[in-house]
Amino acid sequence: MTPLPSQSDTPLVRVHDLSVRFAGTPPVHAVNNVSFDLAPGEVLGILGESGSGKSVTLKTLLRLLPERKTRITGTIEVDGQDVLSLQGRALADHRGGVASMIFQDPSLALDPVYTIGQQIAETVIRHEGASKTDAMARALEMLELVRIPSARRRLDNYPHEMSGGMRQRAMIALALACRPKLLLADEPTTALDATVQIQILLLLRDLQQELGMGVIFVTHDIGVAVEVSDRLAVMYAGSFVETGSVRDVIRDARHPYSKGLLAANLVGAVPGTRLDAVPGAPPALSALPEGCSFAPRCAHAEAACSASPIPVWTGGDGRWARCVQASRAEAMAGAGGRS
Ligand SMILES: Nc1ncnc2c1ncn2[C@@H]1O[C@H](COP(=O)(O)OP(=O)(O)OP(=O)(O)O)[C@@H](O)[C@H]1O
Repeated sequence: MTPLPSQSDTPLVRVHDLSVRFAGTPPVHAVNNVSFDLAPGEVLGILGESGSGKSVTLKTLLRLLPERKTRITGTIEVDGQDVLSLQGRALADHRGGVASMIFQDPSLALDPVYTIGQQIAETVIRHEGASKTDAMARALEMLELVRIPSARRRLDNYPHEMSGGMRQRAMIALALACRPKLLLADEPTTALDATVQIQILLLLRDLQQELGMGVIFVTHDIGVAVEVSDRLAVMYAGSFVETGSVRDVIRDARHPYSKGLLAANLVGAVPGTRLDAVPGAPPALSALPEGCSFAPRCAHAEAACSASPIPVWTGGDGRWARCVQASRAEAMAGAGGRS
């Protein structure tokens, strides 16, 4: 498959032709030929409906999927390391040291039987070999960084002794404790009240700038995606169908799926705006159609949309859309311009 335009010569993350299949009868094609780069300090928002493969993409970057039933092909490089070949100590260093992840549900990251201070300190000891005193000092520093009030007292709290928003901050403190270069955020604000959601988004944006991290933020909330991202990738049925700067995608979407989503959802988009109102439903990931997976739902579909490969329209600055119609429209505009 032709590599798609990249944003940076020295990316922090380079994913090429990534596919993830789960064994089963029939197998589930959760991620299909996904390629993208992420520059250091850049925020990529992956926007897509429920079940489009966003979480699986993130988990693959951290190698969190069950190995026995998962087949991964393609390549993933993070900070120059070939992630799919990491083993043992190198894999442990990757998870939590180079890259770490925050979730919608903080109980996936926080252990109920240890205090917040113990959990952060333990991570720092494990990754950096720090002394207990230094690790506890780092834990306090992290709780202050994520603006938890009375941070020193909170070190001794168990997760259940904190409010939902506070637990989310504690999970972020834990994820950032070893200063990762890459933060993977899996809908970290979706379950929160609107006010707390905005506070956590603002916190994440500040921390990203302060620490200069690359962030991949997956969401099905357009308002959130626009708020936090530099670049957007629209994901549909396990594939990226369009990417570009937030501004370009919002102003001038080229894929009919992105157009439909944005037309239906963008007016006054604020966090809390869900993806809906594109008629029809996505295909089962165990029975993807040949060619463009969106074709059965697309008002502009034609015979060429059911054949592979689907042509890719490319603009400047890492901008592209995989669509027969978008490619043809550009070719015709080019021919018209030359005549
Ligand atoms: N461990 C697994 N084994 C089998 N199938 C899985 C596994 N994890 C995810 N899937 C399937 O992969 C597909 C993509 O799931 P994924 O969680 O990535 O979607 P998503 O876009 O993150 O959706 P949501 O926003 O609802 O979390 C789904 O069909 C899901 O059922």
